[in-house]
Parts: sequence; C-alpha cells; structure tokens
Amino acid sequence: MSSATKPSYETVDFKALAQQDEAFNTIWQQHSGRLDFQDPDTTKTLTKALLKVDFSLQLEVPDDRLCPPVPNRWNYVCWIHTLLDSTNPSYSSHYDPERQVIGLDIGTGASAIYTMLCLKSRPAWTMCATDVDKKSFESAARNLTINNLITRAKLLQTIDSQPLIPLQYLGVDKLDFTICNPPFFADEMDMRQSLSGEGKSVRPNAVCTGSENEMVCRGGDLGFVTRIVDESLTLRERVTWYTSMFGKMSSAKAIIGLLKEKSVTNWAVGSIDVGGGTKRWIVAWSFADYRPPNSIARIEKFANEYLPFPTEYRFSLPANTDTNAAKHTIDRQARRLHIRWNWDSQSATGVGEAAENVWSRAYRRKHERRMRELAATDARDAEMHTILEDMEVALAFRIAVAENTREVIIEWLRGSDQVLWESFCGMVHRSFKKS
Ligand SMILES: C[S@@+](CC[C@H](N)C(=O)[O-])C[C@H]1O[C@@H](n2cnc3c(N)ncnc32)[C@H](O)[C@@H]1O
Repeated sequence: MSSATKPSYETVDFKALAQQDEAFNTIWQQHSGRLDFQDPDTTKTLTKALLKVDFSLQLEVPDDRLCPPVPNRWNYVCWIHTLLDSTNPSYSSHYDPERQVIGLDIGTGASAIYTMLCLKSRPAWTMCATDVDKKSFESAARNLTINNLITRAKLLQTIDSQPLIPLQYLGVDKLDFTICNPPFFADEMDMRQSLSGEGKSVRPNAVCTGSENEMVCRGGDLGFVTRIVDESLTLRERVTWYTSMFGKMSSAKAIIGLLKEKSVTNWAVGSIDVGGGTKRWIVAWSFADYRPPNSIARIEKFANEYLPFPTEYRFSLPANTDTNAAKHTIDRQARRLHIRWNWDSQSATGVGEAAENVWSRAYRRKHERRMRELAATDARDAEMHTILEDMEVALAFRIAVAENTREVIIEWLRGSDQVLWESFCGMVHRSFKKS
C-alpha cells in the first residue's frame, strides 16, 4: 500500500512489523513479543521500523531529542488530509492529486515527522518547517535530505520572539494549513509530574525522549496555541486552516472557548487515540467559509458547547414517497430557485450555491417586482444570467438521496451564516412534508 492511501492507524500489528524489519524483529524476539515502551531503544526502533515499512522513510534522531510515535503523528496528518480534501472550491470530497497545497509545520523537531509524512503522502504538496532549537533544526534538515524531500521543503530556524507563523521570513504569501505539536508543559515540574504519571490512574505508556526545551514553553500547549490564535486574528485568511494538537483536553477546550470569544465560527475538533492510554486532541479553525463534514469536525463524547454547528442535516422520506420521486422533487425544486445548481442523476446528488435566501417569500416578492419592471424590455433573461454569473456565494450545499436508508442528506459546504443554512434545510424538509 502506498503512503498516499495508507489509512489511519487503529492499532499496530507488531508481529507483522517484526517480519518486515530486521532491527525491530531482534527486539521483538529478545522481549518474547512483550515490548518495553519505557525503553528508549525499543521506542526508537519501533518508530524507525514503522517509518521504513509503512512510508519508505529513513529516520535519524539524536538520542537527546524527541523520537515521535508514528501512529498518532500519522493519524493527525490523515485528519488534515480529510480537512483539506473536504473544504475546497470544487466541493469535491475526494483527494485531488493535482491540488497544490502549502503547509507549515510549527516546531518541526529533530525528526521533521509531520513535514516528512505530509510530503511523502501528498506528492503535489510543499511544506515550510520551523524550529527554534539548533540541534533539532539541523537534524530535521538531515532527515529531509536523506529522504530526498529537501527540495520540496522550506526550513527556517526562528527565535522565540519571532511569530510562530513567520510568513514574511518564509517568503510565503499564503498557506493552506499549519500543523503543530506544541511543547505540552508549562515548566519542568509539570513535565516531570506528567511523564511519571503523577496524579493519573495509569502511567504513560511510552517513554518520552524529548529534552526540556522541546517539551516546555511558557503556558504549555495552551500558552503556545494561544499565540497561534493571536497571530491568526491578524493573518486571518492568509492561512486557510490553523491547526494544533493538544496534550490536555482542558487546553483544547480553552482554545475553543477563546475562538468563540473572538467570534470565530468555523472550527473543527478531532481526537487521536491509538490505544495505550494516550489520547490527544486536535483543533482547527478558519476565517474562510468552507465547512468540513461532521465526521471530522465533531467528536463524540465532547460537550456540545465545544463543538462547531453541525454541517449535516438528514431526514427520512415519508413512507408514501418513492426514492425516485424524491430525487425528481429535489432536482425540480432546485431548478426553480435562483441558484447555481448541478444535479448528477447517476449518484442522485446535487450541489448548489445561493447568494442569499432565494427561497424566502420576501425574495420572491422582490424578484417578481423586479421582473414586472423589466417586463417591457428584453433584459429579464440577461439580468438573471448576470445575477448567477457574478454572485457572491453565501451558501453552498450538497443534497443526496440515499436509497438504502431512504433518507435525504444535506451537507453544508460553504457559508458563514448559520441561520441561512438552517433555513435552507427547513425549506427542503418542509417540501417533503407537503408532498
Ligand atoms: C513537542 S516538540 C514537537 C516536535 C515534532 N513536531 C513532533 O511532533 O514530534 C515541540 C517543538 O517545538 C519547538 N519550538 C518551541 N518553541 C518554538 C517556537 N517559538 N517556534 C518554533 N518552534 C518552537 C521545539 O524546539 C520542539 O522541537
């Protein structure tokens, strides 16, 4: 399987890995199949083996620098793939291999893990990567070089007083996303307590080889990502998706609270759990209006106040409505509205774009008045054409009729007006209640 199509990890099949990597096999045999994750050699050998077998990547990391666990890093990258693939001007939810994407890995570390995984899995992408630590920075450059990825990467060694998103110094005008695993701890004590499992019911599963300057910063993960939020309030749409991982759920929640306070309405929250008792959270936010699907933007078992507004609305067809008739109804009704509309009868799916609430009575009245005024001229068709050509999109949506579940599924693809989206769903649903 190529790394472009490798799914997220649910677990790691150590036995299968041992059969494919000699160094890992030696450790596996030595420990009779019971790995000691507190042993730095074991975790390093595992990381190297996974990168080699699953991604054809080589890794060299100094002993006193963080050797990242691959599963949670890859699962975060997969989440970014879905986030970007589902939010784009073509409204396709699929990976477009031609799409040129540029990302920034903030604090790339000695491994340059995110930069390498992004570049390896997406051949049309380029990456920028920063770090303040000289030793990590040099090691990151080395890893990119030995994997022949350096020509698609722009590395910048920064200092802590510089912005975390230094567009100016990178010579980049816009970014599609940022990815970040911030230093999680606020001070050395916080780090020691957390890594020794103090105050937790279970000890952390794996040893952390990270040095203090990699793992500690003012305010911990919350302090670091608050800086990213502050910068994003100035940069706004110059970065399409700002994202970060969090070591503590409380930090992820605090960042969402801050985003809401700053009137950011488009965000996504995900979690990463590859077993072993270590759970991570990811938050993404955007000042653009492309809306990601619920499947990646809303996680279960998270209080509703921290979740973005749902971007999917589904309802069951009335018992007396045949699915073919439902498809016909949707297409016919959409054609009557002043929207851009594209219906694919094969998949029974339509995508539409509206400039405003064109299904409201007020709009219909306004439009009828305008048409009467133009009745005496030949300008009616031309005016309608111009409206649709030049319109600013306030709402984009996809509607599909699912044969198997007999449901109509509406997805919010674009727009920042929640009321408009809800009104649209209500209108579609009501039209089926009537029929
Ligand atoms: C927890 S490590 C993450 C390393 C790697 N990305 C990973 O996931 O394994 C955090 C990294 O952020 C770097 N860092 C700390 N402050 C920074 C800053 N102001 N700008 C850029 N990087 C910074 C640290 O040197 C360290 O390499």
